[in-house]
Amino acid sequence: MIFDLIKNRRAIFPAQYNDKPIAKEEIEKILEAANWAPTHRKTEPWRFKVLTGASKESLGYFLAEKYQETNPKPKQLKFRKIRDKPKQSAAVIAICMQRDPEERLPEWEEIAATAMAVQNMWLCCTELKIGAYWSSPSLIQYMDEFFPLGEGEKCLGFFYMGYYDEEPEPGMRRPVDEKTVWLK
Ligand SMILES: Cc1cc2nc3c(=O)[nH]c(=O)nc-3n(C[C@H](O)[C@H](O)[C@H](O)COP(=O)(O)O)c2cc1C
Repeated sequence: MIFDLIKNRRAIFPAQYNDKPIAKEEIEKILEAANWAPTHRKTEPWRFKVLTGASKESLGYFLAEKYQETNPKPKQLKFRKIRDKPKQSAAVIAICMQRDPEERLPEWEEIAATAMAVQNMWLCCTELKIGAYWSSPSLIQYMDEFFPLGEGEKCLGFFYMGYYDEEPEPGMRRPVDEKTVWLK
């Protein structure tokens, strides 16, 4: 049931992934689900760059070196963590957003539509028992030095993916009542 899938979706991190590869067909299915996200004015602003194989390692090195270069006091442990995360994943999908060239809607709506596409991917991963999470380090501001980004295209983070062995802890949320006002 969709409600159970929503509730059971968890952020599962690269350190928890095993070595099992994800079939290309599964990644394509996940991207197809992303592509059915709602979209105001049908701009379909989500863009994806799928990194598998050696490109994942290159991403790890690029991010770790950027961290070292831009941080006044870089820590060796953090450097290694940043470097190794893509390698520990079966695939990494860079989440990008393409701004409507005519700016017919505010940017937040295009970011929101992209986030809805990510939720579709994340729920699909839950169903397929693929661990995943959206990572949004400040280093994403440098991604145009790693892969080409079109005019008005922004990288909003990375969707790390991999199979896992250990079941994650159940999620926690404060009650929705605390966040809701009913107007009668
Ligand atoms: C837009 C967005 C960005 C996120 N960025 C990060 C991140 O940079 N680092 C991280 O550890 N988790 C990140 N997360 C995942 C959250 O930490 C995770 O969803 C949260 O802890 C709740 O856990 P759950 O997803 O298992 O319910 C991000 C989630 C979203 C929606």
